Amino acid sequence: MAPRPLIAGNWKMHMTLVEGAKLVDALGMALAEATPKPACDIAVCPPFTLLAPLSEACQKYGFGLGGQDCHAEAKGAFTGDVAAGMLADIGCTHVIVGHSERRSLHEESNADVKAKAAAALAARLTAILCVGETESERDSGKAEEIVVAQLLASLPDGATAANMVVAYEPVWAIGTGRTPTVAQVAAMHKAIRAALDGKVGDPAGMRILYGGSVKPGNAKELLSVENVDGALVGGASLVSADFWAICSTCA
Ligand SMILES: O=C(CO)COP(=O)(O)O
Repeated sequence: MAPRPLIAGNWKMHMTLVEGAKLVDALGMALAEATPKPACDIAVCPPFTLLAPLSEACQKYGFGLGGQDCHAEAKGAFTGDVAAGMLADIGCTHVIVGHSERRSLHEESNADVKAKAAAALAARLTAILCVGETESERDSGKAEEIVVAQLLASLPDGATAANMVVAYEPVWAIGTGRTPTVAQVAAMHKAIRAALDGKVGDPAGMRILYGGSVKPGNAKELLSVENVDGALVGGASLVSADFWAICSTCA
């Protein structure tokens, strides 16, 4: 049986406290009024500053709450960093690790991502482990090989369907309005699923999200692809009606 989808919003470096609270409340109201309820789990990943203040509302509405990054160490002299345990302490359920913006702008290696994912698991958070190819890698015709290698090098020990989610985000599709074809998404998710076999607990049950320019207009098509078990949504997660419309495509 396919896993229950997860629709997660990555707010990136957006939203004030007032805006974020309004957005979560709007989603909570939409969920309360919906009949039937969308057949998916919903999570939001606001910036660090909003995690604690939004924690209670997310819990009330049954939304997951995720950080966008964490440090690999549990504590120490790491000015500006936040430990996975600190996220768990204020009510987070998830943390994104290895987002391409962290990999490129902060030069995070697969080894760094693996250590962060391991820290997330140790803190009993669900790690949302991101992988994806660049445009030139896609053009090389080796996208699947490259993404699978990235995944295997970033995979922490002890990952299972219960504590980890993979997010496939082609770098060239992020914030560009461009998406891979259904055939490209299907081939990549199939390759990721195959690569998980023997490497994680319950590989068939591990959710593999698609991310990169997911919008209300293309969500249904992308989410209906085999082995696509949800979405990691950037820009469209900042507008409650759009994010809700994406969640609502899960019937
Ligand atoms: O990076 C993303 C989610 O993590 C995708 O961003 P967009 O949905 O804005 O393309």
